[in-house]
Amino acid sequence: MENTTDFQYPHTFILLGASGDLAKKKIYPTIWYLYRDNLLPEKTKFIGYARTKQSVTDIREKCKKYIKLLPGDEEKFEKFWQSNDYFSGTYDKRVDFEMLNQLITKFEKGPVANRIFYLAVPPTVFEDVTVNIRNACVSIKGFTRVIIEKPFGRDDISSSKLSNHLAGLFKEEQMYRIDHYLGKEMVQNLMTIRFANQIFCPSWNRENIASVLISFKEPFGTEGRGGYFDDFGIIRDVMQNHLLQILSLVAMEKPVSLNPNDIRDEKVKVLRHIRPIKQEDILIGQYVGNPDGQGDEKLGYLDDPTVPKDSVTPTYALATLFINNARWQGVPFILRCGKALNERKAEVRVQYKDAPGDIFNGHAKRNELVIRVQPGEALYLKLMSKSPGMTFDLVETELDLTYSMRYREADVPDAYERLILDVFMGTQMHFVRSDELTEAWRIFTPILKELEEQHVKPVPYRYGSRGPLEADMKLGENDFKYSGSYKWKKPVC
Ligand SMILES: NC(=O)C1=CN([C@@H]2O[C@H](COP(=O)(O)OP(=O)(O)OC[C@H]3O[C@@H](n4cnc5c(N)ncnc54)[C@H](OP(=O)(O)O)[C@@H]3O)[C@@H](O)[C@H]2O)C=CC1
Ligand SMILES: O=C1O[C@H](COP(=O)(O)O)[C@@H](O)[C@H](O)[C@H]1O
Repeated sequence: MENTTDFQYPHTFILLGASGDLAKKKIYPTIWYLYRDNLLPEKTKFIGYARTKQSVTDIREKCKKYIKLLPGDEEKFEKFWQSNDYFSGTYDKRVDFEMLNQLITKFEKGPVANRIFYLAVPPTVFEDVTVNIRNACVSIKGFTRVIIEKPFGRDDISSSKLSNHLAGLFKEEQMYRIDHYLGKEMVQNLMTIRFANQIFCPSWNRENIASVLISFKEPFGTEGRGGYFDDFGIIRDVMQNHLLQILSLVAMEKPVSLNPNDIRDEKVKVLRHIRPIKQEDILIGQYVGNPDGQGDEKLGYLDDPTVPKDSVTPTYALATLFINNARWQGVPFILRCGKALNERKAEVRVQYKDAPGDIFNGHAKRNELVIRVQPGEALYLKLMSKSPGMTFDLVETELDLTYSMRYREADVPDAYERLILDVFMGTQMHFVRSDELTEAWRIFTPILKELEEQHVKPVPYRYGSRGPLEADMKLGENDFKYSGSYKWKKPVC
C-alpha cells in the first residue's frame, strides 16, 4: 500500500542507528523541531533502534547539548520524549526486527498506519538492515518509506550493486536518498531564480555566460573523522554529490512541471551531457599545518592519528566540467571544495562575459550573479553603474537581496527539517533518484580510480589558507576573471 499519505493516520518514525553521532547531533534535534512546530502528523510515534542497551532517558541526555529548547517549550518537550521509545537489537537477525515490528504494531490503531525508516547506520550493516526491514517490518496497512544517507557506494560498481540491492527490496518511490544540500534554502531557490524570472531565462547560456564557479569551503579539518574521510576523500565527500547536485540545478533545462520526476528527468539529462573528468581538468590538494596558527590549525591532515602517514587522499579539489549540449558547450563549470580553509562558504558564481564593443576604455567589469548558500543566504548581482554625481566614471555595484535584511521575520528551516518533512508528505523532489547516482558515478569514477592507482600526490596548502595557489591559476585558465577591485559596502540599517 503506497498511497496513504494523510496526516490523520498514525505514523511511526523508526530511527535505525539511534545510538550514533548523526542521530544525536542531527536527527533527534530535527524531529523535535518538527514536533515542536506541529508540522508532523499528530499521531506520530518515534522509535529508536540500535545495538546499544540504553533507554529513552539516555538518548535524551546524549542529545541535550544539540537541542535548542526555547523558554515555554518545556511541557511540549516532555510530551515529545513520551512519544519516543527505544528498542535494542542486532542489525543482522531477523528475529530482532520481528520484535521491532511487534513494538511498532502496538501503536498502530485503525485501518491505516504508515512507517518511515531512517537509516543512520554505517554502510557495513546497510544490506542486513534493509533486508530485515523488508522481511519483518514493512507496513501492511499503509506506506513504508526508507530514508538513506550517503555514502551511496564509493564508485560506479559499488553504487550500482547498492542500487540493485535496494531495487530488489523497495520501489523507487519508497526510497528517499538524502543529499542534505538539496534541503538548503538557496539550493531550493535555484529553480525559482532561473525559471520564474524572464530576465535570466534568455541569458542563461553559452552566448552570455563565461563560466560558472560552484564552491564549498570549510574552516576546519577532518577533526577525528580522518578514518572515514581517508577512505573517501573530498571528491566523494562533497564534490560528487553536493556540488554536482547544485550544478545539475544550475544547468538543467526547464522541467515540464514541478512534478519531482519531471525535475529529476532534467537533472539526469544534463548530467548525461558531461563526459568523465580527465586528469588535466582536476587539481587536488591536502592541507598541512600552519606553524603560525592556533590549536588544530598547527596540524596537517597527515598529523591526524587515524590517517596513514603516506596518505594521498585529497582534502581539496577543483575540477572543471563541460556540458556538451547546445546551451552550454564550451562553458567551464568549475567545482571547488576543501577543508581547513580560511572560511565557511558555499556559493554559486555565474560569471557573465565581458560586454562587447567596449566604449569605457576597459573599465567595465563582468556581471556576476552570486547565489550564496551559506553562511547568510543571499543573492546579489554585480553590475556596473555610473558613479553618482558630476563624474561620468564607472562604479562596480550590486543589486543585493540579503535574506537577513529583506526577510527579517523569516525563519529559514534547517535542511534536515525540510527533507524529513518531505518524506512524511511523500514528495521526492529534493531526493536523489538512482539514475542521477549512476550518472554522477559515471562522471567521477574514472578520475577517482586514476588518482588512486597512480598514487597522485596532492598539492600541499596551509591550514587556514584559501587553498593551493595553483587553484587561482586554474580559475583564470577556465575563463573565471577575478579583478580584486569589487568592494562591498554593508548597508547601514
Ligand atoms: N548581500 C551580501 O551580504 C553581500 C555581501 N557581499 C560580501 O562582500 C564581500 C565581497 O564580495 P564578493 O562577491 O565575494 O567579491 P569578490 O568578487 O571580490 O570576491 C571575493 C572573493 O574572491 C576570491 N578571491 C580572492 N582572491 C582571488 C584570486 N586571486 N582569484 C580568484 N578569486 C579570488 C575569494 O574567495 P575564494 O577564497 O572563495 O576564492 C574572495 O572571498 C564578500 O564577503 C561578500 O559576502 C557582497 C555583496 C552582497
Ligand atoms: O556531507 C557533508 O557535509 C558537511 C557540510 O555540511 P554543511 O551543511 O555544514 O555545509 C561536511 O562537513 C561533511 O564532510 C560532508 O560529509
